[in-house]
Amino acid sequence: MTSPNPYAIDADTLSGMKPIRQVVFALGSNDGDPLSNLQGAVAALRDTPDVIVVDVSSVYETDAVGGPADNPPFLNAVVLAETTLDETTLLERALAIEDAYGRVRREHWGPRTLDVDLVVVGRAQVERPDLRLPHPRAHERAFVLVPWAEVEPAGEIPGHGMIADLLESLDTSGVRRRDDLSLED
Ligand SMILES: Nc1ncnc2c1ncn2[C@@H]1O[C@H](COP(=O)(O)OP(=O)(O)OP(=O)(O)O)[C@@H](O)[C@H]1O
Ligand SMILES: Nc1nc2c(c(=O)[nH]1)N=C(CO)CN2
Repeated sequence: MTSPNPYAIDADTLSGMKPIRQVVFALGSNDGDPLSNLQGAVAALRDTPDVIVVDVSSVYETDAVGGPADNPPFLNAVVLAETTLDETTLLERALAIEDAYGRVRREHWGPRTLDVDLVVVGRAQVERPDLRLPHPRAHERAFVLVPWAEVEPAGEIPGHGMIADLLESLDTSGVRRRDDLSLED
């Protein structure tokens, strides 16, 4: 007779375990002190229980897409993380981090102190009034895909394809890596 496996997980424990999924956050700021805003956002994500930050891209200075003609350039970056949190909790956390940095919602696509978008959460496909996943515009945004490709060259947007392929048909000339800036302490 074999003795019981001391490492065995019983069925109740197993059914209560939440899956670990990858989450990609896109950060952007073009108002106030953009570098400090992005640094604060990364620190806040690192401080989030049940979110493990796996990688942070370089900082990119990017020409503003849309918005008023005099919309200043943005600083953008991407954070890769792993999490057991569900997408609603992740959205709440992203919005709370935006609020903590004093974001004031003004003009559509106008200057903002901090934008924290959920780009993908695992392979989740969500169409709700308050949350769409994958982010509905990420696949056409060089300011998201260039930093993401830096930290995850094999990244994919479910329903849209590999980010490397998406980048081939995008103009990336308005996205400049700023190696003199860093989001790490
Ligand atoms: N994937 C997502 N990530 C973050 N917010 C989302 C997402 N899908 C829907 N939203 C909703 O979008 C709202 C944010 O709208 P907001 O005015 O910040 O858009 P924006 O950042 O100006 O533009 P864009 O959505 O094109 O980046 C949030 O309150 C949230 O409910
Ligand atoms: N370069 C750049 N342009 C934008 C950005 C952004 O983060 N970077 N965000 C927008 C709305 O979220 C609209 N336009």
